[in-house]
Amino acid sequence: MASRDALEFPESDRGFLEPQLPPQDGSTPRPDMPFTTLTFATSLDSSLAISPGTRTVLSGPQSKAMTHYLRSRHDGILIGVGTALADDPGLNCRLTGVGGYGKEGLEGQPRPIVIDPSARWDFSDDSKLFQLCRQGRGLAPWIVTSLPEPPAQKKEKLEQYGGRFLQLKMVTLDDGQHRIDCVMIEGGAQVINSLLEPQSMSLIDRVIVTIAPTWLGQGGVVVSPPRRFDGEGNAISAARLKNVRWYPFGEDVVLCGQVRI
Ligand SMILES: NC(=O)C1=CN([C@@H]2O[C@H](COP(=O)(O)OP(=O)(O)OC[C@H]3O[C@@H](n4cnc5c(N)ncnc54)[C@H](O)[C@@H]3O)[C@@H](O)[C@H]2O)C=CC1
Ligand SMILES: Nc1nc(O)c(N)c(N[C@@H]2O[C@H](COP(=O)(O)O)[C@@H](O)[C@H]2O)n1
Repeated sequence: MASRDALEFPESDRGFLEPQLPPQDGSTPRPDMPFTTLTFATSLDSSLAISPGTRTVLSGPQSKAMTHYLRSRHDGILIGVGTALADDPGLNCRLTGVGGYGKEGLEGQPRPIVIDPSARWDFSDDSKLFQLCRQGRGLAPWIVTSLPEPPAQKKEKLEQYGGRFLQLKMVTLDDGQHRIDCVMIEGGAQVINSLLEPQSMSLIDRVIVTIAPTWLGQGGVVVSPPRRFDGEGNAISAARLKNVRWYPFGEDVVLCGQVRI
């Protein structure tokens, strides 16, 4: 039986997204690299959240359901530790019909991946992610850290739930059993801004942004990559999309495109 908090994303709304999604045969555009989707919800003034350290609802019900459909079509969801600390997120897929939401097992549930170079995230059994694991509604996270020896207690807790620490830059396991072919990067701002820098933007295969009809005002957590300059020192745009498509979803609009390299 589907649970009360399950979301619906109608079949009729799925077609437009298909050309933007990772191929279902597991093929990837670059060898040994996952298909990468950068996706987030923003205000009209480019804020992800109303102030640092807070969680802000921007997506309406339809675009939220779209995000959960995207989650069902990716193997992993990546966030920075700032987002883990601010949001205590679930990072599972709550669409009717995926594992834990009307279906046995965890099929369709993405692997949460948290970039936490110095193991700052002080997770516990009460963290939303681990509650969902206990309820059979989500996978335990992989935490990417640069520490050679992550704190023993955190490691034990994480492994108790089936999660693990990965050394920085390791997103594919040696045994190949937990290969990630496609990853959905949700944020936050530091992660997105760094990916939109010239040296990283070629790693992004698709950008899917939900734009909510609101201005959050000054002091928000802003997506705005570092300034770029041409050879004569004139400011130029930091990044631009090509092959752009727009789709209205309730009061929100969803923008899909590819970064112009
Ligand atoms: N509206 C939306 O769709 C979303 C909103 N958010 C919001 O964003 C805010 C969090 O954003 P931020 O504070 O910017 O934190 P963040 O989630 O970007 O995490 C920042 C941390 O991640 C690590 N990190 C980031 N980029 C890295 C890189 N290139 N290499 C290695 N490590 C890196 C660093 O440890 C850094 O301190 C929260 O308020 C959250 O609610 C987060 C995700 C989506
Ligand atoms: N698509 C979208 N719309 C919003 O309005 C948001 N605030 C976010 N935030 C992202 O979703 C994570 C929360 O996920 P759960 O609902 O807890 O599963 C949050 O951490 C951000 O990554 N996204």
